[in-house]
Amino acid sequence: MYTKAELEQFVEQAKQYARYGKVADYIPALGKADPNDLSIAIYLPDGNVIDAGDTTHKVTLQSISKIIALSLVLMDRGEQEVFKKVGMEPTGDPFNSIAKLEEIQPAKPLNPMINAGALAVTHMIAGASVEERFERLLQFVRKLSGNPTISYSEEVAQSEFETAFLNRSLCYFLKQHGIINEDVEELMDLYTKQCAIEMTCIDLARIGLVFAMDGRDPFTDEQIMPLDVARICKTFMVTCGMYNASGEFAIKIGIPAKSGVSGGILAAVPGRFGIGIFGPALDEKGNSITGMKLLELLSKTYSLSIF
Ligand SMILES: NC(=O)CC[C@H](N)C(=O)O
Repeated sequence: MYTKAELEQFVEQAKQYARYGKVADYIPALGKADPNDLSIAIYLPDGNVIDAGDTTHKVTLQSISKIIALSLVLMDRGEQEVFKKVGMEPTGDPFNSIAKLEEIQPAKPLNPMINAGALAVTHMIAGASVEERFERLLQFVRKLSGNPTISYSEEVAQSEFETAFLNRSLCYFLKQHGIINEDVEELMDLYTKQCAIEMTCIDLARIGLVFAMDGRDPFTDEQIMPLDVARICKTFMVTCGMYNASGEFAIKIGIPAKSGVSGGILAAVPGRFGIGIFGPALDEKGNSITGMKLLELLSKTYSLSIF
């Protein structure tokens, strides 16, 4: 089960779909990615890692960071405070949509996985300054991945910071309605750095493993986040992790997962292992087209659906 040769074969099969996808270029620096790149790692609790593709390539977290920031903020503030500012329901809208903010009263983002909700979450990261808040998030990512060298891409952060007009609009909307009360440029600085944290698919898989193990690091035996926090995050992965494709993903693949427009996917097979994928060719909803194909092959072959 799970041999490298088999994974390599799945990667070759899934790569055929790259031609139907497109790399994200609304963040200009992401447009440089090669759509034919595809790598995967499966991290098992016994320390074994099975991988395929070029796993030295790094992926910026983008929306995958939303699940990590949410865990940290749930620990910083507690469930009650967090869910006063952000809801728990999927939207069925694209991740960057502003529409529901105006339709639903009070103007509270429907969930922490859409950009509006994620901005409200990043706003809640505790710390005296943007630098301190980012450093806390980075330390948390390093702990989750067991990799103290993880950092962020200044180029990608800068590129998004210079072009994120829609995210700025969401921030101003949230500020008007009292969901956030900090300087929008400061929040954008923190959010774009958060999204630009970069790592390999092996690091991603190891973070997935911590979620799969209910927040416990199987190598240090440390409970990095409370079981309830891991449970809430995995539930959001199922209901909103793949944006407005989460329903179809749950039916076809059935694994808690979170994607990012860089082409990364972090998945957690509860109680079993973590999966990290990097495949920058995206479908029209912003999910890695090759990555989803790869997960579908894995899920069907090994019956990984949680349902
Ligand atoms: N879907 C995503 O990965 C979006 C993240 C990206 N940084 C943005 O806010 O637009």
